[in-house]
Amino acid sequence: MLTIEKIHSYYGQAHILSDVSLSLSPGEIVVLIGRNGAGKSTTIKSIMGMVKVTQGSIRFGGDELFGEPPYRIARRGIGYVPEERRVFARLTIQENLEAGRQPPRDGAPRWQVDDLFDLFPNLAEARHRAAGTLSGGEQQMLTIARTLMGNPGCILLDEPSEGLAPVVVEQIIKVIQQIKGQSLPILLSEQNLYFASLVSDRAYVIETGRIRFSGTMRELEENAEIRQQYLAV
Ligand SMILES: Nc1ncnc2c1ncn2[C@@H]1O[C@H](COP(=O)(O)OP(=O)(O)OP(=O)(O)O)[C@@H](O)[C@H]1O
Repeated sequence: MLTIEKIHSYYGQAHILSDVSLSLSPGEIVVLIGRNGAGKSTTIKSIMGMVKVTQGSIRFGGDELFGEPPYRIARRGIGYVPEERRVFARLTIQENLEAGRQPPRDGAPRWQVDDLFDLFPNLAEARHRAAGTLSGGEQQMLTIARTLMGNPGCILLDEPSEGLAPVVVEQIIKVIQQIKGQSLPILLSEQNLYFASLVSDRAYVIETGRIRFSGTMRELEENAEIRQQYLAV
């Protein structure tokens, strides 16, 4: 349903991604895994039209996204949760969720505020608080919940576990598993193999802007050479 073929991406003159291809099928959780600076965020931003892509193809549900502006890509049903967890700090949690609302989409799960409060009970308790007063982990949850309010057909999650305490990471794992239960596909970017292995079906390993491995999560876990070469710190 989301297919990227041989894209090349740049920041100014700097050639960051070369020949990156990957795909995401309905109901799948796929991880793009690699070290700091490997090109994970650039791949996700390329899909969202936020980075200059000079060649290749990015298709979603049969439509070509290459060259489209970010707002059009978002409206086509790709939900993007950036690394920086942007919330509207002065709005309450409930208002943040309302701000993410988009019409329902054929073939995509439909979310209401109450569904999201069921999925994120700690946000429900704090629904009338200003989002700026939440912890980093709660802001990450709110960003995911607000993205779901857009009734996306797939989600791009950029390093959701980064900088969060293990207990919060566990909550995020549970949420990802529940989203998976709704058959909503997720492309996850991650450095942490342990976190990735708990939620993902398949993996792509990226290093200096090139895909170095693709396979099932089990194949990656069994391939010590790839792990050693591209993932060990
Ligand atoms: N705005 C930018 N301008 C120029 N170069 C950039 C910019 N953003 C990232 N880069 C470079 O692009 C390369 C890939 O960065 P990217 O952010 O995609 O890495 P990443 O795999 O997501 O890692 P991280 O965990 O650090 O976010 C790095 O060499 C980085 O220095």
